[in-house]
Amino acid sequence: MLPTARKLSFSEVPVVDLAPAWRDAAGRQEVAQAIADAAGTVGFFYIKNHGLSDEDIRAIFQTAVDFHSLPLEDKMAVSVKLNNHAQGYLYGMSKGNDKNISENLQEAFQIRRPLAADDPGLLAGKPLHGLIPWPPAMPDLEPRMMAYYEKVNELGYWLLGMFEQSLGLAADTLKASFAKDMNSLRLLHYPPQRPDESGEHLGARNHTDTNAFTILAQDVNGGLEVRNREGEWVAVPPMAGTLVVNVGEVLKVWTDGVFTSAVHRVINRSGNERYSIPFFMYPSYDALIQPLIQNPDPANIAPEDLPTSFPRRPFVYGELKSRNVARIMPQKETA
Ligand SMILES: O=C(O)CCC(=O)C(=O)O
Ligand SMILES: [Fe+2]
Repeated sequence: MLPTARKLSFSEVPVVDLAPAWRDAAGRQEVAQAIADAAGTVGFFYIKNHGLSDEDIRAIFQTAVDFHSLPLEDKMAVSVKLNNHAQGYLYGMSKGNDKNISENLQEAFQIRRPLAADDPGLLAGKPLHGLIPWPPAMPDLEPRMMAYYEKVNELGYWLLGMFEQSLGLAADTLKASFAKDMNSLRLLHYPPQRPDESGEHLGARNHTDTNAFTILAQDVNGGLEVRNREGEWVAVPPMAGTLVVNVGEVLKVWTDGVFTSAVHRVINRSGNERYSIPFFMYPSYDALIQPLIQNPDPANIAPEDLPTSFPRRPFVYGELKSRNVARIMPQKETA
């Protein structure tokens, strides 16, 4: 049988209304405090009044449906297996070189911030640097995806400023690590799972996100679950008019574990095809990531034993990130 999750009311994953923050300085401080509370206790929260329109979100879901409806051979023509920078089509039932994890059922089309043709990292063949393999079979994928990317990227930078304020850091302290960000957008598709499956393969296996934070749009089908500190799986059901924000490993390290990079997974029990659109705030390859504050309560830290866990000591972001990508995602085999 597939594992089950305790069904809890929306209030279990807090909702942060961003409206006061757009209004004035006092409203901004109130929202920053609500974000700190949510990031410190749950690591996941819904945001409402986030500024993206219903039409923006409807359009990107349609783009995801249109891409994933292409014939498999058209998707495989831009497979992540054809490059070593984890961009393009991530086929279903895939994983990287980690022997201890199971394949994910999800399939995706994934990109990072486009690089200029004369980008030095690109020309030098730096890890995680490559041109996006846009599929010839869908010429309008690039404009449709980039239209959403630009809007959600702007929201991402605005939220980064809110995280700075929530930690009492000077403006642009965290932003300095994003001078050449590797922000990323994925169009995800999850086939339905039958209740009598063993659960060896999930839509998305237990993981934490290896970025600063994620902004997720999910459809009406549900399936995202977050593990709380008691080890129970708590559903993060779809809620109209909201996006989901979750803390990743980088914010965990910056805060020495005060903010929780919560373990989560996806099991699509809905009987329907599920789509979701996560946007990831990834620092620059060369950013030095290290704790910026000291955790006053070091015993109160979520488990850090996953292939996606990052250590709470200084590291060059891209070096750990590229190793992590090789563990979790297939890439071109090099001799
Ligand atoms: O599809 C979802 O709801 C979550 C996706 C996710 O966790 C991820 O891509 O890191
Ligand atoms: Fe995730």
